[in-house]
Amino acid sequence: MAMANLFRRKATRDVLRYSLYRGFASESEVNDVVVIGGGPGGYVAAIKAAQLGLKTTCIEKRGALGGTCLNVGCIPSKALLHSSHLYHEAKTKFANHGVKCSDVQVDLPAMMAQKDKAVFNLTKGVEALFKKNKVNYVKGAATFLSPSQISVEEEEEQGEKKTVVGKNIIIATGSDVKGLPGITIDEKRIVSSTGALALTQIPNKLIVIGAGYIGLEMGSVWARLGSEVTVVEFAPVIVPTMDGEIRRQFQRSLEKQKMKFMLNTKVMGVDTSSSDVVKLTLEPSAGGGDQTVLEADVVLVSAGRTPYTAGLGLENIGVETDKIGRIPVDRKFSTNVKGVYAIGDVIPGPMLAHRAEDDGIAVAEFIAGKEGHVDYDKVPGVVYTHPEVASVGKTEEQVKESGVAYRVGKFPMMGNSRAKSIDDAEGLVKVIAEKETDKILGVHIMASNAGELIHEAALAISYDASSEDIARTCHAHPTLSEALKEAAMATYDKPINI
Ligand SMILES: Cc1cc2nc3c(=O)[nH]c(=O)nc-3n(C[C@H](O)[C@H](O)[C@H](O)COP(=O)(O)OP(=O)(O)OC[C@H]3O[C@@H](n4cnc5c(N)ncnc54)[C@H](O)[C@@H]3O)c2cc1C
Ligand SMILES: NC(=O)c1ccc[n+]([C@@H]2O[C@H](COP(=O)([O-])OP(=O)(O)OC[C@H]3O[C@@H](n4cnc5c(N)ncnc54)[C@H](O)[C@@H]3O)[C@@H](O)[C@H]2O)c1
Repeated sequence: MAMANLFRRKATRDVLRYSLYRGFASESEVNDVVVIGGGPGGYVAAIKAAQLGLKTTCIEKRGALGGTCLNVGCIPSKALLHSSHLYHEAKTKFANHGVKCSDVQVDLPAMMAQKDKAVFNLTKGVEALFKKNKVNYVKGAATFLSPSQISVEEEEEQGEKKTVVGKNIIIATGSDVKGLPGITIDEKRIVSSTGALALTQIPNKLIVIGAGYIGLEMGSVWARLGSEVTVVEFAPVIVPTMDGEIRRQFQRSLEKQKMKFMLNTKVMGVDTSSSDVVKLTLEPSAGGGDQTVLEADVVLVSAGRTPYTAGLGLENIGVETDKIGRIPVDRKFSTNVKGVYAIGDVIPGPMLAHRAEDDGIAVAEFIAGKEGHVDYDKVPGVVYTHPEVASVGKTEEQVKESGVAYRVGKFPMMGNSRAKSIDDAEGLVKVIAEKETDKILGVHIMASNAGELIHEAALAISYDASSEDIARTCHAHPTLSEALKEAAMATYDKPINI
């Protein structure tokens, strides 16, 4: 610790001497905060820091703000999920509502153009927010020279380097696709999520490796558009972090949508020698069993993401990383090097955009000398399939494991009048509360719009509410939200409508 402080004091002295006397930066050019990475973590941290009166620069190398989420993640995937859902509904459900349409077709270029328009407008919107909040935006790749000096290879200046100086630096460089040994992603036939968001043809057969968030969302998109989708998962279950009861119903729902699952299965090799098909050799995860060969037009590798720090020069300043490349931080998001902070996907915790955003606000508040707060146990998670699956707090398995006595209340969407009236009543709400105090420990929802419904539960959990608190809150009728109220009633007492 003493060494780190010495290093920091010396580094700050060096920077000021270096920058002031070597012409890198005058005193007025020294930033209070420099953020590396313009994703949901970085851009939110930059705006919040500027709002708190700190002179702030954000450096981003991809040529557009918004990071993975806006450019190749949350936003384009939700655009395609919505468009493919509309197509699927038109083909399978409209007639039930008395809406007749024949010859419904997919215009894939138009679908992709709508997605691209959404991405473009939102990334430009972040640029406008930077201007409004007076955040200085530097386009280029950042490398640490010292804990307060960053060299930037500027995109527009053809290899020119400039030095950005800051009293506090926030690393918000996010994550990248985790590859699998022996599988080369070419983003055409063997794709990551980025390639799966930009296919130019609907594959006849798609194999998805990994039944996590990306695999199920992107698998759903292409299954709805007509691909035969097989999901290969190493674990014995899909989305291993999900509540078991919800997960089983979710898998059945996806199977009804014609997605096939091969669980407990590992990929042994890939053969791309044929120009027609990719051949995947599979084997039981435990090893030793019969091998199977599956053929597909496209293989999606979605077996997780890995923290991204390549080219940052962490070794130049001694920032530590853990075994899997994440940057450990303390409560205030400080790394082991004083004045250097890290947030979002590059540090431990759920790899989610809203959590990165909350990190961004909290770290700016800490730097400004205020209190920040993020509770990773209360971060909601949503799989944006149809129905959606959303959760906050603990699963029943986790509560059981903790040894706390608990009660469970459930309510099926079939009992919800709004869901029935719109003919979209698949799923359920499940509330788990501590037996002694009735404090809510976890809420899990599988339903149309679950991703919106979950926030009432997130608020309840944040304020340590009881199931009775939710049940006695007046809910408008007819709404899907009433299903949460009924599940809460079922937790401490009895529901009415089932
Ligand atoms: C297909 C897909 C769908 C997703 N859907 C959702 C969803 O629906 N909801 C959700 O919550 N999460 C979703 N995620 C996860 C979400 O995208 C991430 O959790 C989130 O983007 C993390 O934010 P971040 O700011 O930490 O990093 P990122 O968004 O990864 O941003 C980091 C930025 O830093 C830049 N950078 C890296 N190194 C440097 C450097 N040396 N110099 C300058 N710039 C640098 C990168 O170019 C990048 O733009 C999805 C992810 C994927 C891949
Ligand atoms: N809706 C959302 O919030 C959303 C959407 C997409 C992505 N994301 C985020 O992006 C991150 C990455 O998503 P993801 O789906 O790639 O990862 P994930 O961690 O959600 O799922 C990866 C899955 O792949 C399986 N797996 C790992 N190695 C395997 C192998 N060799 N063979 C077969 N299966 C294997 C794992 O058991 C796991 O089920 C996630 O952490 C998630 O938080 C979130």
